[in-house]
Amino acid sequence: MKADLIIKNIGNLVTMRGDNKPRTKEKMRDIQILKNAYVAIKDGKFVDLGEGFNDKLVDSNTQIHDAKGLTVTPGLIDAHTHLVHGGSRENEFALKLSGVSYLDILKSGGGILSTVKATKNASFDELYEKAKKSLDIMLSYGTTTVEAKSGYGLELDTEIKQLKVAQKLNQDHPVDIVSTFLGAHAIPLEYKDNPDEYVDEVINMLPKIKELKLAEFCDVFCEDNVFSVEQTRRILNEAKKLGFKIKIHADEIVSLGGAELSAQLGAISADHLMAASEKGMEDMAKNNVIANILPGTSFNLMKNYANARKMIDLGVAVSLSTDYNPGSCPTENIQLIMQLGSLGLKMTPSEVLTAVTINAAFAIDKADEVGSIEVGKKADLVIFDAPNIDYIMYHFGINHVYRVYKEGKLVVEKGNVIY
Ligand SMILES: N=CN[C@@H](CCC(=O)O)C(=O)O
Ligand SMILES: [Zn+2]
Repeated sequence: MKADLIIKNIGNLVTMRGDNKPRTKEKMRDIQILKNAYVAIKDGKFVDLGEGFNDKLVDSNTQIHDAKGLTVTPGLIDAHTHLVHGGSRENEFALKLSGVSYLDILKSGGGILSTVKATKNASFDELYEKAKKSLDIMLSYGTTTVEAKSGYGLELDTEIKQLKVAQKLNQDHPVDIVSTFLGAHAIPLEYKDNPDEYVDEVINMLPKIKELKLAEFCDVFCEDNVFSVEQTRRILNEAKKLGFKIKIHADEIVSLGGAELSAQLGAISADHLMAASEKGMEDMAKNNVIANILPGTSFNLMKNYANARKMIDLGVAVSLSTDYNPGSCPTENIQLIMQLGSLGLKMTPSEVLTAVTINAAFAIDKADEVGSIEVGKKADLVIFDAPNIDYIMYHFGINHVYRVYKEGKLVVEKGNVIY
């Protein structure tokens, strides 16, 4: 067998090889770096890797690229985004700076509800073009797989429109997209006095989303004055019966018990967790729920950071994601999130890399395909213009990407998308 492409002269090859399960405790720091290494790729997958070079895989058709002694990681995975939406919310920026809270803006009909209006008013093509632009930015920062939620329709047609945009982008764009149905993202104003009726409505939407094969996951924003723990449980139990995998926006602002619920329901991940209780974290550790922490949201809402150190000590597998959305975290930049992972959450660079690769792959149930550089997985990788991994977190606020390869194809060169 001969390779289509060999990337040689890799100064540090961060492979993330290891057990086929989410990494916890010290395993989050064991990222398996090879020095002066190469990777070989055929048909979009890794077929070999190691130190030095492997002549036996080369014939006249094999391309050889030089990584110039730089640092290579698996393609980064953003396991929590609200990729597809209409409009933007800079009109709320001054309010936020003057101290008006995120939940108060939502209560007064702004926040998520104002993006719902903009998303309903946008055409399929407008949503597609806007989300595509964001995906290009994500890719230019090294993200090769994203999760994308609906949740700005709050009625069937617009939820379907959002999910179909994500589906088409998954076909057209190099970045892979995993979709999540988030019909329970806010209570529409017309259901304000009868929120349980909207819960029934979401439950009615589930079989249609399933039938159309538009989402693998179902998620709920479990929060004070949004969906209660009991409402969240009702929706997610119905979703589970239909075969959806489960995620929860849990304990973001108020400590409601979302972390505990995620453990009871066997969620794949609980996300946010800035206000999670210690008992909730222990329950997550026991039930193998991944803590998908979103430090960009803490930064942008000017709130506290989740207690990542405690979670890692308790044996919770931690992943990190952008939460890209027009309100609480308007950034596509996963490297900024990695830097906040260190500077805000006090995670080491090795833990951060685990959190945006293999653990993020488990958080979207795609660890068989992506998240590490191992034979048989998709050849998704990033060459960082950095001499070592610490440098990526240390030199913050810039794009360190030199090149990105998606399934063996060069798609970003010197930070610019070229697919
Ligand atoms: N907190 C709930 N949902 C999003 C924010 C959505 C928005 O504000 O538009 C989040 O994960 O932060
Ligand atoms: Zn979110």
